[in-house]
Amino acid sequence: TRTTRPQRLLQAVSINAVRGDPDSVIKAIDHFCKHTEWAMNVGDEKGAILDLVVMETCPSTVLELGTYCGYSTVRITRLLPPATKLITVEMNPEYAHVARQVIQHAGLQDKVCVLEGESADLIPKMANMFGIQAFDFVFLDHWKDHYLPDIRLLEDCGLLAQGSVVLADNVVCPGAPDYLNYVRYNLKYSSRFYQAHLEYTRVLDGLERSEYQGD
Ligand SMILES: O=c1[nH]cnc2c(O)cc(-c3ccc(F)cc3)c(-c3ccc(F)cc3)c12
Ligand SMILES: [Mg+2]
Repeated sequence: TRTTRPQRLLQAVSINAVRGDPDSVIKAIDHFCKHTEWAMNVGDEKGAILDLVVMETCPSTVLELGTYCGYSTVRITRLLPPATKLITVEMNPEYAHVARQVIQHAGLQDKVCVLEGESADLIPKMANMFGIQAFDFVFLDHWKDHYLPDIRLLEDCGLLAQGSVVLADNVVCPGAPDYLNYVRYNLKYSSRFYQAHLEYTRVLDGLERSEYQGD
């Protein structure tokens, strides 16, 4: 049977990236998506903005919703100091399986926990599962219709603290209007937009950075 797109992306990583070198994994995926087959990774342009926001946040605890093939997982985790942990949630088992192999190829498996399941089911269990209070940094990159319910669930579970940064992908394409309305006009957040383009295209897109102001 034919391979899937994530399997073809993983093969490009295993052939072209140096084991244990996260930057070569990132470059191999971007090259594959630019020259062979488009895939919904955050990509190099928005990825550079993601890098900057992660570096200025210096997070100790990180949550990513939407792993896909692990591209942004590798981008974020390569910037984290040794003691930090990144939890990434993926509802599609096949994507999760590919992501674990991409993350392992980058040599970052000891800093990442890939959780399979629905974010709405897993978020309420995280405090107990990992013994954490709040997330310093959250990257929303799963399904646009889940952005708003999931950020409200994170609030309700006490998983956001003053200064927590939530960065959302695709707020223009395909767009998350209800989410944008919430974080931009709710005093609990200080929000700003980063104009960019849909990964590997000239289509307009962008990231929204929203900092939780505390309860
Ligand atoms: O779903 C996404 N999750 C996380 N990031 C995504 C992303 O960065 C890009 C896209 C995207 C795909 C095709 C297109 F023409 C425009 C945008 C999607 C997406 C949107 C609707 C879909 F039906 C399936 C995929 C996602
Ligand atoms: Mg995305």
